[in-house]
Amino acid sequence: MLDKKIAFIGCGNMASAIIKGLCKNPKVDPQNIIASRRTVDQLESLKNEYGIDITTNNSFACEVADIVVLCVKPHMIERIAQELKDKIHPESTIVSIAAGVSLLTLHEYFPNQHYIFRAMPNTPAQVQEGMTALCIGNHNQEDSRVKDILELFSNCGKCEILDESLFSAFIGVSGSSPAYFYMMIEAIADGAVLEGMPRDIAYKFAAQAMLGSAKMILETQEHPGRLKDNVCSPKGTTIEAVSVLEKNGFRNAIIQAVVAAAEKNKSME
Ligand SMILES: NC(=O)C1=CN([C@@H]2O[C@H](COP(=O)(O)OP(=O)(O)OC[C@H]3O[C@@H](n4cnc5c(N)ncnc54)[C@H](OP(=O)(O)O)[C@@H]3O)[C@@H](O)[C@H]2O)C=CC1
Ligand SMILES: O=C(O)[C@@H]1CCC=N1
Repeated sequence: MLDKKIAFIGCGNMASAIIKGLCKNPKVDPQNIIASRRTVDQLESLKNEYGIDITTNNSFACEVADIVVLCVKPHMIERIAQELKDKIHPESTIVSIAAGVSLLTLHEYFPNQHYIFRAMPNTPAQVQEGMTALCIGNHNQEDSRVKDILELFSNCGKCEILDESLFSAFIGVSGSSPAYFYMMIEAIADGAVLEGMPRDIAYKFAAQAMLGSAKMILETQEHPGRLKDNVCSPKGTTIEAVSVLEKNGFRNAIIQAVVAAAEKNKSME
């Protein structure tokens, strides 16, 4: 993948995060990345900071690319396909990161294309801690084009192949979940501010606690319930907090949020 030219069509929040994550890898040549959107300002700042190529001409970006990553909003994908379907080389790979646009639909939009994949990254890609699911349809995991896309997203964190039937659930659990985690950090800091702590250090303490807790899950493989129990001393501070969370439907709220994101994705497909 390192020698492939990659075009990002629609360079907003998510594409910028992926590009920034990619460019943190010294092996990635920024000159192999070209980003396209209609407004120039944000493109210029990406170019100045990372040395990537930029353009406002989607067709030009696609004509020079081996891999085209579609990063526009879901409702724009059909229009973009009409614009670009004859501009992308049939041997090139298309990856769509749009929620709610199935592989079947993508194949209808790009009838000349054989290599079409669907990915669901998340914004922590920017700090190379992203989690991306990759749906490869009927392609083989050993196909070099699949490996290229796995490598692309692995440069921004972790990337795993996932069956499309689990894509909606994945959006609920990973694509959208950074927003819930940020809300939790914000709320924890609000609590600390209420107790007199300056907000900036409260964000730092809460974020580090979340980072460490996530690492514990990934590195110890312990059940989250056991890790939670280990924090709760008998008659201690934590069980008081846990009791309040349960009284206020914390876990049910999270479960319903994940289901809501997944159902929204299904309703778009
Ligand atoms: N945000 C997230 O956390 C995640 C988002 N996604 C998916 O990523 C996609 C993009 O989301 P996000 O980055 O949040 O959205 P943004 O609105 O931030 O980015 C979309 C970009 O598309 C550009 N755009 C719009 N029309 C065109 C066009 N005709 N040609 C070229 N560029 C165009 C816009 O820039 P301009 O107006 O300058 O052209 C804009 O910067 C969505 O499909 C979403 O489902 C997936 C995973 C996570
Ligand atoms: O909110 C959205 O639709 C996108 C998809 C996953 C995260 N953001």
